[in-house]
Amino acid sequence: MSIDLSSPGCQLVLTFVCQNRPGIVAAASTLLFEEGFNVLEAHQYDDQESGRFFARITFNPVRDERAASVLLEAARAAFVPVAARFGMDWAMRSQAETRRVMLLVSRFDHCLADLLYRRQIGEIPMEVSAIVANYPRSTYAHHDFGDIPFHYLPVTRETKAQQEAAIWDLVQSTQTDVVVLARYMQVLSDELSTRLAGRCINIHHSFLPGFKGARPYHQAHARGVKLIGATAHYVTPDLDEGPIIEQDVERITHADKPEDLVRKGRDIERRVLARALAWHLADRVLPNGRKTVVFKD
Ligand SMILES: Nc1nc2c(c(=O)[nH]1)N[C@@H](CN(C=O)c1ccc(C(=O)N[C@@H](CCC(=O)O)C(=O)O)cc1)CN2
Repeated sequence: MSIDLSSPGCQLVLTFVCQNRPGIVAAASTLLFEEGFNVLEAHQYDDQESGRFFARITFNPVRDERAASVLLEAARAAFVPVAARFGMDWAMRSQAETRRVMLLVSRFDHCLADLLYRRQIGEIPMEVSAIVANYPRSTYAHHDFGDIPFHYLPVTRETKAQQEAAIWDLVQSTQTDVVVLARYMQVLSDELSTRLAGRCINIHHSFLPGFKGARPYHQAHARGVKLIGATAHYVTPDLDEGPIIEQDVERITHADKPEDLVRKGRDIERRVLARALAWHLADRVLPNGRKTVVFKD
């Protein structure tokens, strides 16, 4: 039985970060060549400021009858010596392996609806492990979530610890890889945001670092800005301070009322969050201290 080597199952992605020095790319690409792999796409970045080197390489076997899982294990084993030689922080996985994503939402559902649609049409390859909301199911009555479990977890200042414990239990019990705050309007505690470090993405409805907090459009209107935007970032204990993954903006005028900013902002939020999540799931985002390196498609 011949395996279609160009099928996603045979396409592997390698990402690594290490201290920069000569020979890193040569060593990695030579190893892949010697192991019978063909490089499909390669990105690299040498951060002069930190002295760190970042890379993402996708590759598949030139000709190989082994099953995808065997292939992956063999490639990983072969890469260990190179990773050790350069002190790499690295990861290698099959591009066919879809990740499990939990979507958290509050009153506004435009980002939730957008991500579910992009999943449905296959634009963002992911499994949705659950939808979690601090508003009841009736708030989203116009949505068909299909077989995706919905969890209504109301929260007050007094019940925050128990509610967050329930969220964490769900993340574990559903084997969730990534948590998306799709306009979830509760500040996660230091404990929960630390537990989700590097795998929790928030969409903030302003062009950070401007207008932090819960009501950025009203702040923007009051300030009289001529551009509004949205920012997707990893969640950290410091509110709206996490490493930025993607941003976008749109022009507005003096004639735009706050409700016009909210309306125009919805479109920006949708596209920025979708791009950020798609890049994270494709291993195109590498953390770089308080910042990120993003190898866009
Ligand atoms: N630990 C973090 N948690 C969250 C972050 C973050 O960056 N780190 N981002 C927010 C999203 N957000 C802005 O993008 C935001 C959400 C909520 C608030 C806020 O002040 N909420 C109030 C309650 C508001 C309400 O009930 O409507 C609060 O939590 O007391 C500010 C910014 C998501 N979480």
